Amino acid sequence: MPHPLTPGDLAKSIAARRACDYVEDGMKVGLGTGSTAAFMVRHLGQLVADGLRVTCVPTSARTGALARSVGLQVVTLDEARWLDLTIDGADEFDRDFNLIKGGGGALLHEKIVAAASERMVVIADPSKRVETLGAFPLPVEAVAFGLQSTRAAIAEILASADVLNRSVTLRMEDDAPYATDEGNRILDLDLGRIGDARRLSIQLNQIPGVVENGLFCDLCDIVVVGHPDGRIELRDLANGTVIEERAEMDEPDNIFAESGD
Ligand SMILES: O=C(CO)[C@H](O)[C@H](O)COP(=O)(O)O
Repeated sequence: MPHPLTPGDLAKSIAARRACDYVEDGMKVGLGTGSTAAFMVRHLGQLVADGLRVTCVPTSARTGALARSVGLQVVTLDEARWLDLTIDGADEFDRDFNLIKGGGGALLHEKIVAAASERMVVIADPSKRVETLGAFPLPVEAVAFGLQSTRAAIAEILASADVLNRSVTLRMEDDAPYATDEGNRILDLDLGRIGDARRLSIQLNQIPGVVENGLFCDLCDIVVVGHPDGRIELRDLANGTVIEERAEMDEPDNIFAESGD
């Protein structure tokens, strides 16, 4: 049943639709995970129904199922080998386009897909913009084997890291530890503020039990921010430009949605 979008979802939908303008006929496109990315997947489905040809690599089983349901051609990253573009959401982005991702638990595949892409476009509502990363808990994907040792090693790194808080929580779902698409665990690090994201990312990834962390440094090229009043900001890291536009507010998808993610 179509329902009116909340202001937050309207902002996400506006950013998602505008980001699809970067998709050209014949492109290989990485599809992100999360509620903002779901708006993008649905819109891409409409564009494909209107004749656009794209090959898509989803970053999660959830996004893959949605992509197939809206008629997108889905292949694995190994089949695609490289991608022209990835469009994904984020939990936070800073002025240098460093990101925290993984709120939806898909950070590992999201980072692999982003790294295999010529360009990464992040779609966001204004609440995702921060001065300094870290208010959102940093997700760290870790193997289940030896998880307590991995936690202890993370705590040791945090003890001397430039952060405000140092609590580590095992992510749960339905009273059981959350399992990623790779069957791993997620540890959420409440840090408050991350002084040196690049350094922390390297340190965390040196722990044997850590598979990947949700700090995305030097991966994002463009940020598209949608606002509930229809404003759109296009921020391009390469040339430092910020372009402001207005969305067509009478577009049905900018007012109604079937559902979020
Ligand atoms: O990293 C992610 C999933 O792993 C998402 O992109 C991030 O959590 C943002 O999600 P949403 O668009 O629902 O706010």
